[in-house]
Amino acid sequence: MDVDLPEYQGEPDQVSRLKCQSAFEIIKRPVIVEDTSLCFNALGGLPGPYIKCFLKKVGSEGLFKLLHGFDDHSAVAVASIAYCDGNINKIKIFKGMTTGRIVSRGSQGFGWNVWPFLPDGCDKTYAEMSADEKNEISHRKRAVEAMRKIIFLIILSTLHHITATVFTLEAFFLADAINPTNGESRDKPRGPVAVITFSQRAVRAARRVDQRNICTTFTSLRKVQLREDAELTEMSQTQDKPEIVFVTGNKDKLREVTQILGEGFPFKITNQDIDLPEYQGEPDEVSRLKCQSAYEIIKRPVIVEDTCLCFNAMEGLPGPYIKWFLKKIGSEGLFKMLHGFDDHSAFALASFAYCSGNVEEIEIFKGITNGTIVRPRGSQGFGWDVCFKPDGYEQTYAEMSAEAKNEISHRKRAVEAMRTYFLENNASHNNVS
Ligand SMILES: O=c1nc[nH]c2c1ncn2[C@H]1C[C@H](O)[C@@H](COP(=O)(O)OP(=O)(O)OP(=O)(O)O)O1
Ligand SMILES: [Mg+2]
Repeated sequence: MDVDLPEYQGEPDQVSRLKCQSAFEIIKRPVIVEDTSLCFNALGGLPGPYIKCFLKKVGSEGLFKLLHGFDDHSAVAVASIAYCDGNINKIKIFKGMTTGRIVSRGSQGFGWNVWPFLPDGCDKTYAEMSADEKNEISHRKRAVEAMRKIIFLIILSTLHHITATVFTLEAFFLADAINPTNGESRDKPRGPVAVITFSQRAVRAARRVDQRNICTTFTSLRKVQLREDAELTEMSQTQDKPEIVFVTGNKDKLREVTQILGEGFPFKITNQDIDLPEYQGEPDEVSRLKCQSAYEIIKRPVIVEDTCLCFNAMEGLPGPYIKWFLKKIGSEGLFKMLHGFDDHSAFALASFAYCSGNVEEIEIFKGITNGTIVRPRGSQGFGWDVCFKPDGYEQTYAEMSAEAKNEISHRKRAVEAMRTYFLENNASHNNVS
């Protein structure tokens, strides 16, 4: 079934587990989803689940260039199939992996076949193989096999499940029998199907769908823990002002925002540290959805902020996924990722999203600071401050004092845009409490 499911940020298994959960909440029948990752070992497993976006933005040659600065060009293709039979607490994950390495050829091919991925023991890349050759050794084949083994045991449990699951599997197998050159199905699936996937190939194969069940709304989410951060909340408290909750798990962010806002802000900013799910997408979309989730939990006026570090040579990536790159390869790794590219320029983007009560009317405030990615230096700041040198300065963010960074930072600019909005709209928001 072709449903536009939100995709989350996270480890591959987590991404497909959450996708499966959303799928089940919409379909309410046994469902399978699949998420595909291409994991570069030198990048700690990234781009991983974000491979689709990377391929789209930098192309197959760009993926190869990403590894210029690293000796290790090995990679793993991972298909992670998540299956939910009705209990979202017991989602089963079936994983198939194919190891290989990233090479600079194989840009011909179809759709997701253009990965410059040479599987171990093969003399052709995925892109150079026929569909049959690829299906023999592919990560997807392995995941499907893992699922096939287990799932027939599971489907014996109830008749209802047998019908739904068998048809689901049927559609899934047919999805793999698509002709890769023209994208058309070699056979038409029969009967009801419940395959949910972003893949056009699988979707086309699963076209024989009960249209009435197609639903693009999204209900969610995993339960999250609420935790007030008393100390930081105190920092930003002032008397007699209406309150807005800034939802962030990042203390450095909160500190900077509080410092930048200073006294002259018409709202009292309090903080809640909530582990919000983050979605994949363009920066605005990521902060908008984050704000929606936050509002659904807090049910009071909320602000969230999402930070992107965008490399111009990579059409803006890692962008919203910077957190995962930083976590896996550190600032030194970020610097190395640009070795293969001439253009080392980048921009830092802070994107605040504010919801006063209607999730259809979320305001976005953005701030951008242009700069260059350099070898890490400096000891102030946090995150990737050590490798970001703003234009017009010799120092990185991490070599500046907190005050100096706050004068010119992306966050400062976004906060100022937000401040202007609130000052101009203060009268109409006086009822916020
Ligand atoms: O001024 C900054 N200077 C350097 N590094 C920065 C900055 N601002 C955010 N960062 C880092 C934190 C995180 O690794 C990633 C953004 O991810 P992002 O999802 O926005 O932040 P987060 O998850 O830490 O906190 P939150 O709970 O508000 O989502 O870039
Ligand atoms: Mg975050």
